Amino acid sequence: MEKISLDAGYLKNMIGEEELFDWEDPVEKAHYDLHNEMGKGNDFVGWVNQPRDFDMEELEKVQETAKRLRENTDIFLVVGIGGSYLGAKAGIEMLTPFFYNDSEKLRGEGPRVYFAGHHLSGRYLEELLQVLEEGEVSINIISKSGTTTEPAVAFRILKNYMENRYGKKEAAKRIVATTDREKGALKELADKECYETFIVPDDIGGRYSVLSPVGMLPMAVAGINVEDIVKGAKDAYAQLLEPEIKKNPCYQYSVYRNILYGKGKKIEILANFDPRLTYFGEWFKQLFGESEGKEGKGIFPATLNFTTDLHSMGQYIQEGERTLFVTVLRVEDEEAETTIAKDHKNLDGLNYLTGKTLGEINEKALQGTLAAHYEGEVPGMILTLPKLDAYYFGYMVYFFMKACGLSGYLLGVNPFDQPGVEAYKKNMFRLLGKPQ
Ligand SMILES: O=P(O)(O)OC[C@H]1O[C@](O)(CO)[C@@H](O)[C@@H]1O
Repeated sequence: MEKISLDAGYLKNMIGEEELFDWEDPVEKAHYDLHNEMGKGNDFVGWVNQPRDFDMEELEKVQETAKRLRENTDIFLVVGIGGSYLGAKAGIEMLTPFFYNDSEKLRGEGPRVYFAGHHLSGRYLEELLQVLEEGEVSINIISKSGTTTEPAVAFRILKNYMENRYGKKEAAKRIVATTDREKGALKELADKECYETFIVPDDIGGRYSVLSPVGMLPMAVAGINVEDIVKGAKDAYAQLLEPEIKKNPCYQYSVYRNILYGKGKKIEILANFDPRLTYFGEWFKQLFGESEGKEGKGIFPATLNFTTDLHSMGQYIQEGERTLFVTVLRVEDEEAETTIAKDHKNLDGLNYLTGKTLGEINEKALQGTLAAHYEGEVPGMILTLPKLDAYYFGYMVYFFMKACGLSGYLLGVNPFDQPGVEAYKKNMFRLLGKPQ
């Protein structure tokens, strides 16, 4: 299988080649710390060796449950927030057809898949409850702590709905809980109601949990080949094991980010030219935002969808504050063949594109954009994926998690905690009168 490759050509006017190698010692140390559980937050690095030691027995159980749910479900609900839903959402958006939920033909045997518990919109839930009437429903509630307000509130409403509709016993068969091995309100509730449960490993935090049942069960229910995801992650693990920067594109990416940060580039835009990657960007934002944004430090991770956002944010990127750099996710083969046909009247003036695929036009847009940004002092990197499939999803997920863990260590923070997230919760609970 072809690897994901990194092209740093659009960094040349900002970073000299030798600068990368000034980071050899810190990278070696960060690599050692990650792999030997010696760094900050070392009780949450279970994801580092997860692909190598992958629990295939558990994956089989995930696949069996997914098969059972696919057989009796028209509408599958994934209830969770942050790391408890973004990985599955990213995978499903990337790997199922664009119009999966709208088209029976494209969906095949699979259920429609919707998400809930990732915000506090009452209107959303009310409309969702109406949609649920259109078919047989199953739910996967995912919360490691089991106490996060947004999914807990949504689940209380949805559990009521399920019990009223199916009765307690049948509802319990249609609800699967993914949560902590032994503690938390959801674990207690799941045990009491006899829900089938899957475990979020103790040593893996939410945003690093895609390869656990947190991500794998919803993706398997959506018909995605989760074994291929594991294969991709395993290959990424093996190929990104090299501590030497020169041999490891993942570490090169981490180091370049930190060099750029040191030169005043405080915002990273993860840009894609393929809308299948939109939610991968959301997953990336959480991964890097919660991992690095602390102690008054950290690159602000943003994402944009090109070429769409070139028509809204393109102006800012080209001529606004010079604090940005762009990392482009480039898909080599979008596997679509439609070409532009010749039009004899040529009223739209597009005959110069005759015979070209949209992919070819998109590629020129990508190269043209990066060159323009470079001239506008917005450095860029290109990460090329041969194509978008389950294998490369697994590969990419591991690539970015490793890049993030390493980058956090290079920055000197604990990339595995998120103490700042508690601040809004404390205020909200006080305002709502939650008992201590
Ligand atoms: O799985 P849980 O415990 O509901 O947490 C969901 C998300 O909320 C956070 O804890 C932030 O509040 C994230 O780190 C996490 O991914």
